[in-house]
Amino acid sequence: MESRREKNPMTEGESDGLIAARRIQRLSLHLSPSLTPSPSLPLVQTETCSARSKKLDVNGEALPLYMRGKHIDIQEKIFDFFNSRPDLQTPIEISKDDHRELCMNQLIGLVREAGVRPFRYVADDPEKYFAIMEAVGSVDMSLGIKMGVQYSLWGGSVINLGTKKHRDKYFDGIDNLDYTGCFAMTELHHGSNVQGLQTTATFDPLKDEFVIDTPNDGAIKWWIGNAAVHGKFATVFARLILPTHDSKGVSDMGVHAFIVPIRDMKTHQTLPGVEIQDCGHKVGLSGVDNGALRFRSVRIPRDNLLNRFGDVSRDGTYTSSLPTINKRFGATLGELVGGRVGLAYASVGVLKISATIAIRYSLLRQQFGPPKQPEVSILDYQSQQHKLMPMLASTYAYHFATVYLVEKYSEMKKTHDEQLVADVHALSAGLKSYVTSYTAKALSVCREACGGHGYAAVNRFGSLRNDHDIFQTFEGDNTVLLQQVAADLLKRYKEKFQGGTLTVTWSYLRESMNTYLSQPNPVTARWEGEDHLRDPKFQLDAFRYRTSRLLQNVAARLQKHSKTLGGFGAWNRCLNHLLTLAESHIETVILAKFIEAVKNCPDPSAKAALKLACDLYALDRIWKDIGTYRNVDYVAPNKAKVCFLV
Ligand SMILES: Cc1cc2nc3c(=O)[nH]c(=O)nc-3n(C[C@H](O)[C@H](O)[C@H](O)COP(=O)(O)OP(=O)(O)OC[C@H]3O[C@@H](n4cnc5c(N)ncnc54)[C@H](O)[C@@H]3O)c2cc1C
Repeated sequence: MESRREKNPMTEGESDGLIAARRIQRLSLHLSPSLTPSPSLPLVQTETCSARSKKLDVNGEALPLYMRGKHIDIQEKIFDFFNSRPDLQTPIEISKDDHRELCMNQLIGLVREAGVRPFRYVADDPEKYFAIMEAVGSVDMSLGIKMGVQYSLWGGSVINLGTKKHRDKYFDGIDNLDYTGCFAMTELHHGSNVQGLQTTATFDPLKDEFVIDTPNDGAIKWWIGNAAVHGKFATVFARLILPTHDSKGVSDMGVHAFIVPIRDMKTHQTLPGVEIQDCGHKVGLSGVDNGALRFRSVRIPRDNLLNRFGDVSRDGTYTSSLPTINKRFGATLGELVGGRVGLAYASVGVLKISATIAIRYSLLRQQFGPPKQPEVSILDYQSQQHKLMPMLASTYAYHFATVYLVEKYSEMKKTHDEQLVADVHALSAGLKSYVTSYTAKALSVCREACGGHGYAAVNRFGSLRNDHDIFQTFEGDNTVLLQQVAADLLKRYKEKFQGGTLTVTWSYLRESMNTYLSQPNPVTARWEGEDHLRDPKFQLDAFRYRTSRLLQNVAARLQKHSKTLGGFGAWNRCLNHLLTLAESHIETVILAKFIEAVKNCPDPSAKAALKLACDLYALDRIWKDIGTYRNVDYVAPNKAKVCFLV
């Protein structure tokens, strides 16, 4: 799907059919060099590296079917709709204001004309919702994010943090876009530290209303998507303030969520007491209207408290099934992980697009060659392969890992199982941060791998890079989220020694901790046969060993430092170690899911192709961290060398 309308200098002058045929032929030659190229296609046939690799005849239908599974139809419907509507495709040159309008019209077109209703799947079929998001994001990432704000953040907060009365009142309007809305959590002074929010919602028992206030400039809601132009409502996160029963003081019940109308339903004018400013030009996502919100004694009915985890009765009494502010806060944030799951999934979508563009171009582009012979494809250069092939393998790896995350998330929404909630929370934090950081770097590698033509706006790396960059920050800053993964691992590690149980994703720790406690085996450390290196058991053991070692060491360091520095200081002293631990754990989960996906693939040729990609992912990761493995003699020098060569 090419939504950016402009001629592509990489392929100018060629028909789409010819370009496609050339690509397929070149790809086939790389896989099976015995094929002769068609004389009608201008193709140079010096395939230096491919000639020495093993050839696979991959079933071109079975592999995509296995990857995209049951959601191909809805994704194709979305692509067909936008392909049939050039007026809804985003041009290269577009002003901020026009892009915002276009983005709203794209969303309206999707919902009201194409009849795709994402909100219906947010709660009941999240797998389908995320497939829609991936497809929509590939049309224009601004549209993907606009859709996410409307349905996952604004809509998701209403149905997940509210109760039946909220669902009954708001569902249809959110679904059909009559009730456009925002998710107003972040403030100027507090983004990551949500518990530090300062906006207040004070209960007025005389009028049975909450009064929403922005107490100072630092409490202005900032960066709020859909606020600058289109939103009619906002879910506002504010401290719930209740008068004490003797009416002499107040109690701060912590952060809660409230539905606050911000614009008139008919005139679209800003409502009294609400001030809205535009956050202005951004580095990317210019189709999303981010704004700032200030509240001056804005009154809302008591019913507008999203009261699933805490409620206020007519006389001002607070009730909750959860005993503490921290537990209520945890439950509230726990319900919002859907946004994070969506970002991880969408980020893999961006990686798929950019890796595909870079690899296809590298097959076609020719530079230099042996004397008096045709120039070679740039993908034949070892350096180009090292840039792009581990990336391709990682793309497959992250695809299967995020599919797994979405499955677990869907299961969690159905069962509300407590352990699963904790699992999904940590897994979504880890995968969101790991994958979005990887994709952000990969986008630069892809641009560079395509040379000067990679810099042409029409070839998309610029917009993809700018639009995607913020994925590393919103829905939780990556560095902050990785710490949550590390904290979760440490908690489970402690529980393990107290005889607690480990949930599925973490159960490997039990076994590998025991392995870790014994020294690495000096014999297997030297094994370098291909069968051994490609054995999933060796690969997974290596990943698990590294995570267990990091966990054991950082736990000991934290204990030591906390005696002198206190908990906060000790954590900060070990911060980089903790981040490495979290990444190592996430890589372990990713590899385990990839191995499982290879095993379950029904088509033999697709399975063989995936196995190659899986081996490349595993060995590349081991090689990248070879210092760690060498330091403890887990891998002997001869084996380290072979890991690199394989
Ligand atoms: C385009 C865009 C759209 C957005 N949309 C919305 C929206 O619709 N609704 C909404 O509520 N919010 C939205 N946000 C806000 C976004 O969620 C926050 O920017 C994000 O949560 C990070 O908070 P912050 O900006 O305050 O960063 P900070 O928390 O100030 O982080 C700054 C730096 O400090 C580091 N840091 C912070 N704490 C720690 C720590 N404990 N340990 C180590 N390092 C740390 C971070 O790693 C980061 O590098 C949006 C932001 C943008 C840019």
